[in-house]
Amino acid sequence: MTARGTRQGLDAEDLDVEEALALVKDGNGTARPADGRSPAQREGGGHATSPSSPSPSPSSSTRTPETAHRADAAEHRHQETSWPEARKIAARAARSGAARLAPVSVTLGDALGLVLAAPLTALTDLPSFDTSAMDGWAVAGPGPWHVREEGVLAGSATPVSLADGEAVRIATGARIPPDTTAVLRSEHGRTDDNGRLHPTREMQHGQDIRPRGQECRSGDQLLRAGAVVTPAVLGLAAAAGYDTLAAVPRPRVEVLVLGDELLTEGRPHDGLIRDALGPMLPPWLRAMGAEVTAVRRLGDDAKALHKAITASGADLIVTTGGTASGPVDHVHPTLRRLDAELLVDGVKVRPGHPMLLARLKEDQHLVGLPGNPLAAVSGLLTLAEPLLRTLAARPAPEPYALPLRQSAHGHPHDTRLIPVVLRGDHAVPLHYNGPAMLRGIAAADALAVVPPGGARAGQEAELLDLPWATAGIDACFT
Ligand SMILES: Nc1nc2c(c(=O)[nH]1)N[C@H]1C(S)=C(S)[C@@H](COP(=O)(O)OP(=O)(O)OC[C@H]3O[C@@H](n4cnc5c(N)ncnc54)[C@H](O)[C@@H]3O)O[C@H]1N2
Ligand code: MOO
Repeated sequence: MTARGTRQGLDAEDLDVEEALALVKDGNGTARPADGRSPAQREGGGHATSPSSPSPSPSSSTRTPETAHRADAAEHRHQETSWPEARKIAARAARSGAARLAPVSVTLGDALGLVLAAPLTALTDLPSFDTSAMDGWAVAGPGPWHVREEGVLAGSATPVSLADGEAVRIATGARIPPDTTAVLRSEHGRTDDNGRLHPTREMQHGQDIRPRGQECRSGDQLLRAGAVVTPAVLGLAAAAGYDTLAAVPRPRVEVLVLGDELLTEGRPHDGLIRDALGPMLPPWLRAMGAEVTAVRRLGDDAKALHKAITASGADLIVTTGGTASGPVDHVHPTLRRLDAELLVDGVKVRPGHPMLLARLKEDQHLVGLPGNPLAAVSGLLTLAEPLLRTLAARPAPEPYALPLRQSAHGHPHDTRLIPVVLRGDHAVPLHYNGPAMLRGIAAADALAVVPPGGARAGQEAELLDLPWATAGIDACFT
């Protein structure tokens, strides 16, 4: 953890002022490591591959502590990836051949939310037999009809064929007797004193009969590969004869929560705080289509982190905290030790700019989320979401934008993500959107993407939906 922790009491505007002042002082807006050196320089040895080559530093003879600060900060800023590019890199990382997940066969009960790995092809005609669309009588020829005494055809009863002038009671969904010409609804028939059935309105040939194969023939493609399995898809698959589906499995994610200061119960005390990310991330990751295989609390222990990463068989490891350059921020040095390839090392986004994405193996990635809780949300949506979505073969959501009800302060150089509620056709920015705060996001419907420089009232801002805001809490946490 770092010693930077006094911002919690400030609201969004205070933060912007504070940040702007820091930028003026600093000259480039980069949060500087405590010792003024970039993480790459501080940690030395066994280097993880950096996403872009750093610009040359001033030579040691001209390098005063102050110029070194500026040069290193500028250098690290230079390496930071733009927010849109970071999302693209994360999606691309999951597209490489080795990262792709092999399709699995899953029961219908386990398939909700997965993506079909093969087209859904009808295993039967639907309906699979001629069936009555209404409760009434199956009739043959024009009325009046003699009604057979055999009771009501319902369920799977095997019907006997009708002779011209005959009718039989029938229930919705029952098999139509051979030679039936129409179904007369119960409310459209009248029985006379001789027990003969008369239609009370004109009938069409074939009326209220659902012919076999009306919806599909066996072998017809009902849905393409890549379709998301919704409750409706489960129903269709069952109707079409499926017990299991070929689907892309959920990517397996392991969450490693770092920080010695974290409590798992009770109230904060003695400089210790509650772990907010352990409870928040697993259901959020599940809502993004992942299977969370483990949540481990490792403290600030570099050895434990190294061991947990090397022992993990997950497709994606998500770490929380330890991404910055404090004395106990172990993520960068551990990635270097593992010879991981840093695909993204810092993103031009607030909050959350120290977030990172590394490739550990051809088929295993690591997303390092910053420890500040809203910064972690930002990292989750910027890096983990595109990666998991692509691994799970889910389609990208249609981008959408709404005008902002009030102006939103921007960062001079970075994108800002701000919790908003959606009211009518506007997005209303929420307070309590500082990096260490969850109060805004907990009340939010979406995050607004505010471009560098900010957005005026009425200006459209791209919105990132929160999975529960539109789908309802039960629908998305499958
Ligand atoms: N010298 C620098 N210091 C910091 C920089 C920087 O660039 N140079 N960046 C700042 C920014 S921005 C962020 S964001 C944080 C990111 O820090 P870390 O990822 O290293 O996270 P920690 O230092 O471990 O923790 C930061 C903060 O968050 C609290 N935290 C951590 N884990 C949890 C959790 N599971 N639940 C609730 N709160 C958590 C932790 O106690 C700290 O208060 O670094 C800045 N510093
Ligand atoms: O500003 Mo950090 O990026 O607090 O999240």
